[in-house]
Amino acid sequence: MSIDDTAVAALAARAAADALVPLRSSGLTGRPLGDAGDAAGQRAIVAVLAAERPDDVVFSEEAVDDARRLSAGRVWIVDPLDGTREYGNPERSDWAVHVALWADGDLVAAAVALPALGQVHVTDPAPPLPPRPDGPVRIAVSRTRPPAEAQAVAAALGGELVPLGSAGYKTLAVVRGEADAYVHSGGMYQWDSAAPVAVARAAGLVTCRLDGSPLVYNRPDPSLPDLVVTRPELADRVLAAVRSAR
Ligand SMILES: Nc1ncnc2c1ncn2[C@@H]1O[C@H](COP(=O)(O)O)[C@@H](OP(=O)(O)O)[C@H]1O
Ligand SMILES: [Mg+2]
Repeated sequence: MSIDDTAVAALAARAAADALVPLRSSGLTGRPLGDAGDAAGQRAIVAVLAAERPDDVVFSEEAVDDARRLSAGRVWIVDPLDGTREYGNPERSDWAVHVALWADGDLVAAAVALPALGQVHVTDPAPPLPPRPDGPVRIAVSRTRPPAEAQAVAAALGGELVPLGSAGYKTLAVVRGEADAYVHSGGMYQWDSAAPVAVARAAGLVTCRLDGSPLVYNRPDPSLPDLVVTRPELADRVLAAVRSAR
C-alpha cells in the first residue's frame, strides 16, 4: 500500500469537499442542493476508496447497508455530507464530510472535512487541543433538535448552549476550541459520529454515550442515538449533570 489509512481518509474527505463546494454555486438551494450534495459526496468518496482500498467494505449513509460489514475486518464508515440542511443554506458553514476506518473492533483512522472553512482534520497527526478560554462553558447542540440533557448540563455548569448544525462540525468545534462539549440525544446513526469521534479521541477529548458507556461502531444496528464529546477536565461534571437530568 502506498499511502496509509489516515491519508486515504483525508484524500476521500477532500475529494468530497472538492465536489461539494462548487456545487453550492450551481443555482440549486435547499433540499435539492442537499440531495445533490449527498450524491456527489458519496460518488467522490467511493471513487477514492475503490481505487485505494478495493478490498474494504464501505458503510455509508448514502448506500444500502452491505451485510458483509458484519464479518469484515476493515469497514469504512462514511457520511458524505453531514449537516445536509445547513449545506443547503449558502450562508452557513456548519456542515462536514466524515470518513472513518473501523478495523477489528475499533476506529483506527479518520478524517473530517469542514469544506466551508477549507479544513480537513485527521487522527494522525492528532489535532492539538487549544486551552479553554475564560468564560462560561459552551455546550454545542443541534440547532433543530437541542436535547433536554444539554440544557441541564448548561444549567448545572453555569454554561450556555451553542446551536450548530452537523455532528461533525459540532464535534470539531470542541476539537478546535470553539465549544467545550457537545451533547446529543434522541437519534443519530453511526456515520454521524464515527469519524468526528475518532478525531476527537485523537485530540484527547472524552467521547461516550450519555450513560457514560463506550461508543461502539460497526454494530448491526446503524442507530447510535446519543453521545457526549467533552474536554477531559469537564467530563466528570458534564456526565454527572447528564445523569441527574435523566
Ligand atoms: N433525532 C435524530 N434522528 C436521526 N438523525 C438525527 C437526529 N438528530 C440528528 N440527526 C442527524 O445527525 C446529524 C447532525 O444533526 P444536527 O445538525 O441536528 O446536529 C444530521 O445528519 P445528516 O445531515 O447527515 O442527515 C442529522 O440527520
Ligand atoms: Mg449525518
